[in-house]
Amino acid sequence: MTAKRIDGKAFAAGVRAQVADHVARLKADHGLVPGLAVVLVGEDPASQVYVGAKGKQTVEVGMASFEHRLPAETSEAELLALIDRLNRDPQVHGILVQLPLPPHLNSDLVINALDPAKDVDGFHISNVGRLGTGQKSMVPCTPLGCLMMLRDHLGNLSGMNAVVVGRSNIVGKPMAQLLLGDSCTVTIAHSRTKDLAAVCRGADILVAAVGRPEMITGDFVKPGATVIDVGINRIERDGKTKLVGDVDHASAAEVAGAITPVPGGVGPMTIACLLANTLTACCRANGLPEPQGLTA
Ligand SMILES: Nc1nc2c(c(=O)[nH]1)N[C@@H](CN(C=O)c1ccc(C(=O)N[C@@H](CCC(=O)O)C(=O)O)cc1)CN2
Repeated sequence: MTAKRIDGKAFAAGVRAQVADHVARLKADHGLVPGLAVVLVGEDPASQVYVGAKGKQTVEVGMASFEHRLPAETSEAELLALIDRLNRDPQVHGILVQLPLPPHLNSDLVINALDPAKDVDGFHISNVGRLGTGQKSMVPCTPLGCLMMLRDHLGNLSGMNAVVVGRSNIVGKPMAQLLLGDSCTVTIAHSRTKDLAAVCRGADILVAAVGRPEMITGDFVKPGATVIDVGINRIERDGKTKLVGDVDHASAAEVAGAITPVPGGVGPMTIACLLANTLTACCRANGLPEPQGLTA
């Protein structure tokens, strides 16, 4: 079997187009412009690229972009003071602090200083608790993007066996909660799971978010399963730098029914869902109906 390719780049373009339509209507009907503030501390090269892409795509869908690039030596007090200003700014509906932060800054403290209603990353402890208890929350962008692609490809996920490999707060745990919310039978596995390959082979839906290049090979995949590869790993091969996922794409695609590529799979959906979350936050802040199909 050669798996169908789930094209995250094209899917993300569709999500951005829907967001742009809603933004245009918000402006025309209510004079509202959703605003997203992105905070970057330091000069991490990948983070700089992601923050640049976030600002560009925010403007492209008609939203207001507020970029705050701070030096690596920014103190916690300075960062918290900026967050406090953004929390109180009525033009800002969404705030994102790009991760990872430099090591002298306490990420949990910083994230929990955000107004949960503006936490478009869904990382604030209150949003984490809300998601875990099935209450309305802001949903982390990468898992939300995975869920959208799964629903689009499979329709109703109810009763399916889902295995999430990886237990991070950013992807693995919220992904498991979302799949549970769609009535999947969910297993969270990780690098220390006994006979990981056998556990994965039970999955109708296999989400790889373990952070190890090409660890999930074809023998981990149930024939016909849907495989979502969240990994973004830069490796050296044949003297060149190459971007690969957590899934060994070639062998997995021989067995799976459908699979996301890296690049061009989950990655582009992360930013598209950030824009969707900012739109949702703006609608909620103004007591307007939320856009359908763009939230969990
Ligand atoms: N505050 C946050 N920090 C981080 C998040 C996040 O969701 N919130 N996620 C990642 C980085 N990230 C967005 O911030 C991100 C990663 C990858 C992509 C993407 O489009 N990747 C492309 C490949 C791009 C490349 O060549 O590097 C792809 O997969 O096709 C977008 C956003 C960590 N930090």
